[in-house]
Amino acid sequence: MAMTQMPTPDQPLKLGTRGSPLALAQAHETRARLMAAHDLPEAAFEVVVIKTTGDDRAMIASDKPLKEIGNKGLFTKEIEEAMLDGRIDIAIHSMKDMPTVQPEGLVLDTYLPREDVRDAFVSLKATTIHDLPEGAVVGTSSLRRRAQLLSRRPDLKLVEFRGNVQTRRQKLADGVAEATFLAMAGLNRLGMTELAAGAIAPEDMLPAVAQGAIGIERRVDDARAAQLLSPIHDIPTEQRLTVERAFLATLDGSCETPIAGLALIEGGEIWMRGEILRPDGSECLRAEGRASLSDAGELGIDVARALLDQAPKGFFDWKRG
Ligand SMILES: NCc1[nH]cc(CCC(=O)O)c1CC(=O)O
Repeated sequence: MAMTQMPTPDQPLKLGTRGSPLALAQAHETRARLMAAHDLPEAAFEVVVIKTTGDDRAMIASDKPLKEIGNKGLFTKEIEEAMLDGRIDIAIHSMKDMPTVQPEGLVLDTYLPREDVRDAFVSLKATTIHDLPEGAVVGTSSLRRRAQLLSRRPDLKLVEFRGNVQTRRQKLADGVAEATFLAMAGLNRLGMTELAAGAIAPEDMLPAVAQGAIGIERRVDDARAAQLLSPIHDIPTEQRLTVERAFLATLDGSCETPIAGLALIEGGEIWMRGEILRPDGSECLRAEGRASLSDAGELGIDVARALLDQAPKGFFDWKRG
């Protein structure tokens, strides 16, 4: 195999990212891992911020649900175009936000070790969802969290809540809502763990597929990027995401579908639980399964099919066709 052309300050490897504080933290973590793995200086890696249509529209219409602004691709399209044009070499993503299929010419197969998968309960007044007073207002823009919360506390009122962690904290301080949810992974990566009143056990709130995992995308034919990324790739994270993303792809999940799924490696086996809900939380279907690590993809498909088999007629009628 040809020797890798190592990046230098003159010819750095360009890491593309969105400009939010969390996206930047994830890009800086990736750069630090690449520097350590290859014993290279910081200047060998350049972090390039790419503005996306999603960021612009979300900024203008910050009170609109994201699903009305556009689909997930809105936050990745410009980044993927920049990679195909050669303006950047690799792109750093939250795997939770990534579609299960990538554009022609790109691959998304490098994963950093997964962070905490749990959701955080964030409130200035309560310590768990059960402490919230009757009829309390909770802010979230996630259909999954909304449906899961309503399935346990149908009395609560939900309001749209978006923006970065700082904005959401301010909204709580202003009394717009009494509580909200954030991913523990995001809080940990921002050094803001103490903002969480508590982490919610997956049995109480099953996380989103791929929550807490960072993925790195590259051009299919970029041998330099492939070789540089290989030592920072985490195989257990890949095995877990293979199951969870096969599950998601089988359910054809869009951002309009309350879906949750989590895989864990136990001994030499992989276990997965999946959940789908009606948006109002009135019904929640669960399925789980276990398989050998070599059958990871099939396990995700099996758990998804078990959910589809259970779903009563009309369960998906709220889904836009
Ligand atoms: N959809 C936004 C998003 N995408 C990834 C994370 C957090 C980090 C992660 O789950 O990896 C968040 C924010 C949140 O859910 O609090």
